[in-house]
Formats: sequence, structure tokens, C-alpha cells
Amino acid sequence: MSKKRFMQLVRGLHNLRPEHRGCVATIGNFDGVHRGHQALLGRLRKRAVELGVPSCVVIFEPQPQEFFIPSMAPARLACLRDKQQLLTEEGVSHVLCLAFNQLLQSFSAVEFIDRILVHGLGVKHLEVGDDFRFGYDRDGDFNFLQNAGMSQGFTVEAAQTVKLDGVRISSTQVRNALGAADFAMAKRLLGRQFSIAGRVLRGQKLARQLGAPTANVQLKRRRVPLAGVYLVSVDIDGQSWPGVANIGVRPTVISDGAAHLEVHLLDFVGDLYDRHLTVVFHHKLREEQCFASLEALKIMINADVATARILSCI
Ligand SMILES: Cc1cc2nc3c(=O)[nH]c(=O)nc-3n(C[C@H](O)[C@H](O)[C@H](O)COP(=O)(O)O)c2cc1C
Ligand SMILES: Nc1ncnc2c1ncn2[C@@H]1O[C@H](COP(=O)(O)OP(=O)(O)OP(=O)(O)O)[C@@H](O)[C@H]1O
Repeated sequence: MSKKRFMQLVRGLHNLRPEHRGCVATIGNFDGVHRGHQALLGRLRKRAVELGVPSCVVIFEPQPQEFFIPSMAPARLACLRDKQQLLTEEGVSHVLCLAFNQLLQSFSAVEFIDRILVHGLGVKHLEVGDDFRFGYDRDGDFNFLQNAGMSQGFTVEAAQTVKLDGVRISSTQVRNALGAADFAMAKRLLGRQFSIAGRVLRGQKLARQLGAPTANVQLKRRRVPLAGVYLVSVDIDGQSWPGVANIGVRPTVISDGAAHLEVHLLDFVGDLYDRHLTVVFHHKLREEQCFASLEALKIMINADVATARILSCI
């Protein structure tokens, strides 16, 4: 059954309207919306129904680690658009996206509760994970929230940790699985296959000369948790095509130094510019390499395509 729903994105406290107030809420990065997040969101949904109020997820953009030390921040599993999509599928009524900046990072736990939860959202109930911490120096925890809730008129509950094979599911664990090209493990942690979605941009048109036209999927400088050449399938308007994808800086050709996602769809004829694609990753074929010539790169890409045909049985 399709879970297609409507969700409203509210950017910044100043855009909150009276109808957003009096909700049940949760807070966090929700990068990738893995199975731990999904369990928490299930509880949130249930509470919203019981209390007859909307549900709200408070997220930050950039994510706090990206604000503090951008170069050390982990790769993103999901950009804001992906999170919006995934949280919509989880039945969230609205997402409050706060800019994580100097001001927000300076909020003490008391200020955070006061300004965001009480004055901003008029929260009735808060659902958090049992390890949740917040506020300047992460000095607010579950007990702190519960005490604040008792004096400010909201309830707080902690969701039990969701584990897989005895280990707490986390965005970090998903990134590690992807880094190791363990797509089966990533699927078990996410509850779905890992994919990257984006619009097709115009490339340098070199790929045609290499015998494998590619769709360049926009990454908007987002750091992704994969690098190398992969067997993929590509969803376009409900149809799925097998393909090979490269994520990397393309050392063989003159490039801008940024990571690109390029995908060649097997046996596809047509124009993909400006279309929105979802690239689903299945298997790592090899690392990206710097070849001595375009001819050598062409031979390797042909070999990648041949391997992909064998693996996807076409
Ligand atoms: C399956 C596949 C494998 C690739 N492997 C490499 C590689 O190992 N090294 C590299 O420099 N570029 C690699 N590329 C990227 C090509 O250099 C790139 O597709 C080409 O430069 C065309 O770019 P354009 O689409 O901007 O014209 C690969 C591309 C594909 C589709
Ligand atoms: N496995 C889990 N079980 C239950 N709750 C979880 C689980 N993982 C995260 N949560 C809760 O979901 C909310 C959002 O978590 P958040 O995305 O910030 O962290 P995370 O998934 O643990 O990722 P990271 O690896 O980056 O710490 C928090 O309240 C957190 O406690």
C-alpha cells in the first residue's frame, strides 16, 4: 500500500504558524532515517494520533558537525530533500528545519527548551532516543528534559534503542557499511536499499567519446559516503534500468576537483537532462583509477559494462 502523504517544511522558528503549535515532537539529525529513527517516528506517529495533534521533527541544516568542523564532518546519507521525502513517508506532519549557526550552538539546554520547544512549538509531548543530548556542550539529557517538562507542561518519553546483531543502529553504522561496500548490511540498517537521488546536469560530453554516455547526477557539493565504480539500478519515473556508476573526482580527465556521480544506463537510448533519477547501489566493481589515456579509460569502462551485464543477467 502506498504511504503517500503530505508534509510541510518550516524553515526557521520565524516561519512557525499557530497551526504548528501544540504538537508532539522529536529532535535530531535523522541522517538516512534508518530503522532506529523509524521506530522513534512510529512512536511519534502513535502519540500524535492519541493526542489528536500534529507531529513535528526538528532537524538542523547544516548538521551540527558540519557547522563545527566542516572538513571533519561525516559524509551525508541524505540531503535535506531526501530527509523531507523519507520523513513524509514516515507520516510526519511538519519538519522544523533550523539553521545550525553561532546563535543556535550557543543556546544552553534551558534556552533550547524555552525558545524552541515551549515558545516556538508549544510542544505537548516529546519523544527522544534514550541517548539523546542537546544544548550548548550537549549538557541536556533525558532527565533534564523530563524535569523541564514537569514544570513547563509537556511529557517526555525515551524510545528503546533499536539494535541489529546486538549493536545500536546509527547513521554512523550505515556510513561504515557503505564505506565497506556492504550493501546488504546497509539495507538491513536502513530497511531499504541505499540510493542517491538528484537531477541530471549537463557534463563535458566526453563520455560519448568513451563509448558510454553518462547522466551526471547533481550532488550540490554534498559529500557522499561512497567512492568508486558500482553496479547500480536507476529509477526513472517508476521504471528501473540496470547501469554502472562512478563516484569520484575523475582523475583521468580535467575536472573541478569535486566528487561527481555519473551513471551509464545499459541499453538506454534517450535524453535524461533535467530528469530526476534515483540511483540504487548494489555492488562495488572497483576503485576509481587514473588512466594514462582516454583510450585506456574507455577499455576499462567497457569491461565495467560487461561485468555489469553478467551481474545483472542481461
Ligand atoms: C562506469 C564508469 C567508470 C569510470 N571510471 C573512471 C575511472 O576509473 N577514472 C576516471 O578518471 N574516470 C572514470 N569515469 C569517469 C569518466 O572520466 C567520465 O565519465 C568522463 O570524463 C565523461 O565526463 P562527462 O560526462 O562530464 O563528459 C568513469 C565513468 C563511468 C561511467
Ligand atoms: N538505534 C536507535 N534506536 C532508538 N533511537 C535512536 C536510534 N538511533 C537514533 N535514535 C534517536 O533518534 C534521534 C535522532 O538521532 P540522530 O540522527 O541525531 O543520531 P544517530 O542516528 O544515532 O546518528 P549518529 O551516528 O550520527 O549519532 C535521537 O533522539 C536518537 O536518540
